[in-house]
Amino acid sequence: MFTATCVAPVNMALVKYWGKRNEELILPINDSISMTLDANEMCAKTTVAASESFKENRMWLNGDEQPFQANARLQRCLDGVQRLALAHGGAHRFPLSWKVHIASHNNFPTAAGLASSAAGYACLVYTLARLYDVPLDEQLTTIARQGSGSACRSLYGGFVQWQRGSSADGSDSIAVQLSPATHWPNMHMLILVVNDARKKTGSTSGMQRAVETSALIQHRATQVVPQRSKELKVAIEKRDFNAFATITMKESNQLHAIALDTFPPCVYMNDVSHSIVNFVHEYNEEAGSLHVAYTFDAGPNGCLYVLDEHVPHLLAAIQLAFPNDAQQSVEYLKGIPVPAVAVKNGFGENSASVYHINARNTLKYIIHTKIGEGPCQLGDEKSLLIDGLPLPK
Ligand SMILES: Nc1ncnc2c1ncn2[C@@H]1O[C@H](COP(=O)(O)OP(=O)(O)OP(=O)(O)O)[C@@H](O)[C@H]1O
Ligand SMILES: C[C@@](O)(CCOP(=O)(O)OP(=O)(O)O)CC(=O)O
Repeated sequence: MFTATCVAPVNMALVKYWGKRNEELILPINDSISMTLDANEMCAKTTVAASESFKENRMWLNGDEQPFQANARLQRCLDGVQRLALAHGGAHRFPLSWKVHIASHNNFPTAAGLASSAAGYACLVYTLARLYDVPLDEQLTTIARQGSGSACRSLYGGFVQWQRGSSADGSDSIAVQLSPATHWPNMHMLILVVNDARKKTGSTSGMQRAVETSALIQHRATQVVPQRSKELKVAIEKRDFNAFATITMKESNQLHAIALDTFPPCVYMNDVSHSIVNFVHEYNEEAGSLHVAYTFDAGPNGCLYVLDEHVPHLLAAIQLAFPNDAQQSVEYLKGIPVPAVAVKNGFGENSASVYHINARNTLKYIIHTKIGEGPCQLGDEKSLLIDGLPLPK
């Protein structure tokens, strides 16, 4: 039996991917740019084993077996990496016809609007590549893209661009690293997980409906995104947080404007999300410059970009504006520990407005994380499979 075990990170988009020009190959209508988050806080971990004795391909996600054959995206990732293995000379340790068993585990909630599909498919494709000795290059990103579009960006650390490409077969729709995590190492994120029981419209169907019905989406793809991508790349290059934050917040707002322009509309943000937006704008105003930027994906959770040095003050302000009965517990503030600071009157005596939102218990928990590296391989002792079967839950 041959095995490989790897971890892969989540990424959070700054310039958003929203809309496909080819549903099957997952080809986007515009470029997107993201920041990869540290896998120490949030990651997918995947083991793939190949053996002559396996009768069929099988997959377990968080301990539960998933239908393999019925999952076209899973199948396409396996086929894609095997095709690359063949193209790389075929000098393999074992025949490609051997079946595989795959076990994967996310250390954060799956399918809860926290980009588990991005980390999950990036991890799957990266682990398959290690097993079949396929190098990490742009071709591999075209395979991850076919698991979930945003997954191609999780194959690299730091800041990453997914170039839309123009060829019909998708061969030039690839992810490239813009700069490594070390370029802007004090870039941190607070993820405000919002209490929300409602079932969302998934990204896949939401963006499909947007392409079919939104009168604004093509204008966004052809006129707005190219300019913003160019400006964001300069902001990242210069570590210009002010420009970075402005573009990021406008991008988030435009994604949700397109979602509302979809017919019937897709409503992803809720009242708490909108309070987070108001909070950030008021907080920045009091700070006198942009200290924090929000972005929202296809759900109500607020992701706040903030430099490391501003995290303690920002968190204290959040605790005042969105107080929570559980806020002293480790279950409430997950991830990198934050030193406590006292914030009573914001940035000045007359600046208490931000802290009067007073939306008690509207956040479920907060994750503090930061910019991080791409996927990596672990030793066999970290395997999620024993004799080809998943570890007990
Ligand atoms: N570790 C993993 N390995 C393989 N597939 C995964 C993994 N984690 C998630 N997935 C796939 O992604 C699906 C969840 O994707 P979905 O888009 O619904 O949620 P999400 O990515 O967590 O949220 P969002 O896209 O809104 O940020 C799962 O049902 C599963 O098919
Ligand atoms: C709002 C987004 O997070 C949309 C992500 O969409 P997915 O990558 O989940 O969609 P599929 O390609 O259909 O799997 C924005 C982004 O990550 O760029």
